[in-house]
Amino acid sequence: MKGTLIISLDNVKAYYARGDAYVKAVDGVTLNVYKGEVVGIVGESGSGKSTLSNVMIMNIKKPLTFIDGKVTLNVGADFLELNKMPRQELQKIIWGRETSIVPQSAMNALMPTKKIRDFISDLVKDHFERALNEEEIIERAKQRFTDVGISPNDIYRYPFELSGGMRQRAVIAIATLLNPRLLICDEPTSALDVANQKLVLKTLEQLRRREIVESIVFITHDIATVRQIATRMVVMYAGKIVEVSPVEDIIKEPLHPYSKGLLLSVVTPEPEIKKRGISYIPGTPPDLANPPVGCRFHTRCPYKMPICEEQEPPLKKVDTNREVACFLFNK
Ligand SMILES: Nc1ncnc2c1ncn2[C@@H]1O[C@H](COP(=O)(O)OP(=O)(O)OP(=O)(O)O)[C@@H](O)[C@H]1O
Repeated sequence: MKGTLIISLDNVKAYYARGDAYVKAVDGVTLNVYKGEVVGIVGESGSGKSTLSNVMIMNIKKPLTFIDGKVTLNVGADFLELNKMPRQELQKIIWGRETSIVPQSAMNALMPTKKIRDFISDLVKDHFERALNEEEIIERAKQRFTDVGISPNDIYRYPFELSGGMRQRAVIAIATLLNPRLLICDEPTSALDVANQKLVLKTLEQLRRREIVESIVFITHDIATVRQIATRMVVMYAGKIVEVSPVEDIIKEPLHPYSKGLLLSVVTPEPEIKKRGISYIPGTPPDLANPPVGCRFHTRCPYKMPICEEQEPPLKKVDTNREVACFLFNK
C-alpha cells in the first residue's frame, strides 16, 4: 500500500543502557506507515515491539537511549524530524495531536484514584491547553465516549467502576480526543475476553473509517487479531524487522523462517494456519545485550546457511508489497 506517508523510520536504533552494556531492543528498524493503513506488529515477547512503539513517538526515557536513525512525521504540509525535537516540544505539539498511544494496560493508563473527568482535565492542563479549553475538552470527551460505545456519563466515574473492556475503550476515547493522525495501540486486547476484544477492534476500525485517526499501528502477540484488523503485518525478531507483508499474503505464505515458525506455533482458529498443524520454534530468543553475529535468528533457524552466521541479511523487497530479511531470498 502506498499513498500519503504518515510516519517514516529510517535505520532507527534505540538501546537500553544496562550497566556498561546496551540492550539492543530496536536495532536498525526501517518502516513506513501510510494514510489509511492498519499495521500489525507481531513477534515474541521481548522482540522490541513496545520499545518500537515508544520510539515511533520519540517517547525516550532512561534507560532507553536513542542511538541513531531518523523518525519523520508528516504534520500538515511538513515532515518533522521527531528525533531532533526536545521532549517539551513533542509534548506540546505532537503527542495527543499528531500521534497518540494506547499503552499496554488500560488500568495503568488511567489514574485509579481520580475520576476520569479529572484525569482528562489534568491532561488538558499538561498537554492540550493551547488547542481547546477545558470545557471544550470535556464536551469532546463525552462525544468521543459515545463514539466508542460507552456512556458519556462514565467520565464522572472512577476507572475501577468500569469493566476492563469499558476501561480500554475509555483510554482509546481519551487517546483520540484531538484526532491524532497516527494511533499506536500496544496489546490493546490482550487482557480482554473475546467479546470485548471484538468490541475494541470494531471501535478502532470505526475510528479509522471515520478518519478520526488516519492510521493505526497495532502491536500484538495474536495473529488472529492482526488478521481481523490489520492491512499489513510487520514481524519483529530480536530488535529487528524480519518481514513486512500484506496480511493475507503472509498468512498464506510466510517467507522468513521465523514468520513461518511464529504462524505455525500460534494456537489460533485461523483455518489456513491450523491445517498446517501446530509447531513450535526451537530454542529461545537471544540476549539482546549480546545478540548473535550475522542473522539474529540463525541460532534457531532450520534453514541456516554458512553466510547466516557471518553477515546480517538486509530487509529487501522480494515482491511489490513484500520485504524479507533472509539470505534464502536475497543471496
Ligand atoms: N527498562 C528496560 N531496561 C532494560 N531492558 C529493557 C527495558 N525494557 C525492555 N527491555 C528489554 O528490551 C527488549 C525489548 O523489550 P520490549 O518490551 O520492547 O519487547 P516486546 O516485544 O514489547 O515484549 P512484550 O510483548 O513482552 O511486551 C527486551 O530484551 C527487554 O528485556
